[in-house]
Amino acid sequence: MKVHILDDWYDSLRALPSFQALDGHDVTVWTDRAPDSATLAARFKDAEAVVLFRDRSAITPDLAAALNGVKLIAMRGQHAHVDVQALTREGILFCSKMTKDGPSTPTAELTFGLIIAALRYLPDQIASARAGAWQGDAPLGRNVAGKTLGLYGYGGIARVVAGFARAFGMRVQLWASDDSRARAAADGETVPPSRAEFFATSDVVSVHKRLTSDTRNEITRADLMTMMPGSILVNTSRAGLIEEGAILDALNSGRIGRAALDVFAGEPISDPADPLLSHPGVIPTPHVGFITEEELDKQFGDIYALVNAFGSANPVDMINPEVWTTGRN
Ligand SMILES: NC(=O)C1=CN([C@@H]2O[C@H](COP(=O)(O)OP(=O)(O)OC[C@H]3O[C@@H](n4cnc5c(N)ncnc54)[C@H](OP(=O)(O)O)[C@@H]3O)[C@@H](O)[C@H]2O)C=CC1
Ligand SMILES: O=C(O)C(=O)CO
Repeated sequence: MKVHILDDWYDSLRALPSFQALDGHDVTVWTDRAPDSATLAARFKDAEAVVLFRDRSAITPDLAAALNGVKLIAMRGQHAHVDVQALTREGILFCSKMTKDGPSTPTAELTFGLIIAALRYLPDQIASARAGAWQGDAPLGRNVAGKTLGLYGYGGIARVVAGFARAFGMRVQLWASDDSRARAAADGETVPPSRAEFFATSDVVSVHKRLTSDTRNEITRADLMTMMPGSILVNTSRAGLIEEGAILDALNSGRIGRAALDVFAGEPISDPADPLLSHPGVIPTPHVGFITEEELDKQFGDIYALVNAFGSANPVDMINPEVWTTGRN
């Protein structure tokens, strides 16, 4: 098959064992980011299968209608950028491997690394050592043990982070939807009596929700302004969960001390002067929560297997609905 892969591709993915599964296919990799629909339509004139690396290039109804030869679009993770109904109308099978079978552990590991980096001011310490100032004027770090971690959301990643936090001697509390709070309380988790108290009593707030039209801007400027002075905000979920501009305001007012962010509005950002990316109170990573050799080999191995099955069998028979989303956003 003619297979096209796009969005945020790392060339090192070719060296992973999973890539061999595509031997025998005619594979084209596009390394630019989020091209427009007209470019994509021209590009996919001959494509039969398209692999999306992550939620970047929007698949609009117009683009879906222009994808004459495409039979399969496969990806992993969130797919709010794909009009699945339009693809279905055009007879194109869309499959997304769901996050719940996915990268909870590596993303939780990065989250916890960011928590430690923020509490111990690691970027400041590294800069100080590199500048020849040795300990210099970098701020004093703070203990991880004994701090209260507030998890916002009670899904797969939040639960793994909770386990890491407890192993480090942190106290864990959480805030989430009504249903999740009830589930968490039944599981013996600490749930403060109000949202305001959650924000006001967490030394670190770490965000772990999905971004949907209902959850966009769910964390408001007022929430951040309720946080403890000098506290830490970590977001490895999606930037759109937090009101735009609120993080900068909270940092500039000293309300929060550090924001450790793996996700940004308008990412990928190539302007080093971007106000959030370049702010001294921000510890940025370029959306790499789930980017590890092992994780990508597993995730892409499944996608390539799906591409192969599509060429040889009735793919619908091999799609496990516990693992793949095929028809809804
Ligand atoms: N940085 C990275 O590289 C990665 C980031 N992520 C992101 O991390 C976040 C958390 O992921 P993960 O823990 O796996 O997510 P889950 O699927 O476990 O869901 C997390 C929370 O999102 C809410 N949620 C779940 N399903 C829905 C739905 N259908 N509609 C609306 N809200 C829903 C719930 O919130 P509540 O508890 O309040 O009910 C749930 O607890 C996501 O935004 C994900 O995209 C994931 C992997 C890698
Ligand atoms: O799976 C996700 O939600 C990710 O952030 C990776 O793109």
